[in-house]
Amino acid sequence: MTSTHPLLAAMLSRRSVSPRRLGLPGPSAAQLNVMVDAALRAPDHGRILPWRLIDFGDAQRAALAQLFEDEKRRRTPDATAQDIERARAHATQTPTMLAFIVRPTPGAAVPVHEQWLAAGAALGQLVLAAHVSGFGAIVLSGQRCEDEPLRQALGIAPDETLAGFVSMGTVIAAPLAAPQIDRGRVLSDWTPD
Ligand SMILES: Cc1cc2nc3c(=O)[nH]c(=O)nc-3n(C[C@H](O)[C@H](O)[C@H](O)COP(=O)(O)O)c2cc1C
Repeated sequence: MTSTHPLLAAMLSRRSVSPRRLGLPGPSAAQLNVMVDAALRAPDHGRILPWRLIDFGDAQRAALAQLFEDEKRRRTPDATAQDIERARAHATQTPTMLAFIVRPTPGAAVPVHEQWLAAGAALGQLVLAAHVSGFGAIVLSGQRCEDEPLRQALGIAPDETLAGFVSMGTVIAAPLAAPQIDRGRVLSDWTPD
């Protein structure tokens, strides 16, 4: 396989796209299902599935926006109208909005840190699959993910982590090209003493 392989080219060009650069159309239900299937193909020791997704459909966005607004007001009592609008927009401005939840099983044969790695791998596959499918995507967390009333409203169990929200849609304003990162920062040779 060379760097000209289409999938490899897609992997090398993937980058996150902020919600304000995403618009209609979003992925169809069938396209989104394929992305989830791609996430399910991530390496997962023991096939524990230490993650899950919540899909917020169009009819739920107003309620989600209200939850985001309420959380913002709790966290920042002097939030400006613009702050509130920004919080609400995160819930409504992209065609697809998902919550990504990590749910490791403590005491399983597979250590919890491996389950977290498996969840991260799945999240990576999900956003890569969005890119390969022609859509932009981004994962955003922020302090709202730790807000207990918000977690409860979304049905996040005490032993689960709301890792972030995945926004997806058509790229309507291209982001800057992905920066080149020196691979020497992560790759080294081993030389025995
Ligand atoms: C679980 C998770 C949560 C994230 N939360 C935020 C966030 O709240 N704010 C932010 O600016 N980037 C966040 N990021 C990073 C962006 O999604 C994105 O990866 C980063 O801006 C780098 O862009 P790139 O993916 O194009 O390299 C998060 C990434 C992950 C995996």
